[in-house]
Amino acid sequence: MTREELMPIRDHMMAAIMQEPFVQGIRNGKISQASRDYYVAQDHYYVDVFMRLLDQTNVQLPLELRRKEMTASNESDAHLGLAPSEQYQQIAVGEHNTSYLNHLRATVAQGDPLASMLALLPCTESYGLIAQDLQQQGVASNGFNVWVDYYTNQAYQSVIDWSWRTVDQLFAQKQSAPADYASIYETSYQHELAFWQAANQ
Ligand SMILES: Cc1ncc(CN)c(N)n1
Repeated sequence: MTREELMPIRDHMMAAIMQEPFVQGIRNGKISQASRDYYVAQDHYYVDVFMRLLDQTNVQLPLELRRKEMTASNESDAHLGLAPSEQYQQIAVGEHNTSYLNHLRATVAQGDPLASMLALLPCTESYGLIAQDLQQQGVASNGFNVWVDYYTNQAYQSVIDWSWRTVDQLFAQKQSAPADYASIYETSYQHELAFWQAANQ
């Protein structure tokens, strides 16, 4: 398998994600306070677990492919850009969130670094693509541009580049293909879409 075989999945899922009202709302400034509170509550929890899974994945990689400064990323700045109210701290973790994280946990627990990387990739990659697309469309200076700036930033984009380079190398080293890598990657993308859908409160 190669990266190119996954691109149709990515393109199809990204087209759906870009239509989501919350995503378009980041561009045009039209997202209710309740939706922003709900999204930030879910994402605050999600990012915390995700970063731990990324650390575990990094350790599964051969030494020469590991990333050194893994914990440098902090998405609270992006969250603050969406101006949540204090209410967000009272919001419980949603089922869509638990279900996404369970998919990631179960995949990383298999201990196959390629499967782990492909489960985590839609998370990192889709936000980079969303932010680049919104920037090209032109984001109103509504404060939400801070969110776009965070994910178009070189520091964030470099994690995406590293992820794909690593996946390319792991594919090249693989003799056989025991796991259904395309479906692991696609399932994460479906959870990404569900995450945006759930944010419409
Ligand atoms: C659900 C989700 N997916 C992706 C990202 C970007 N790291 C995020 N913050 N939250």
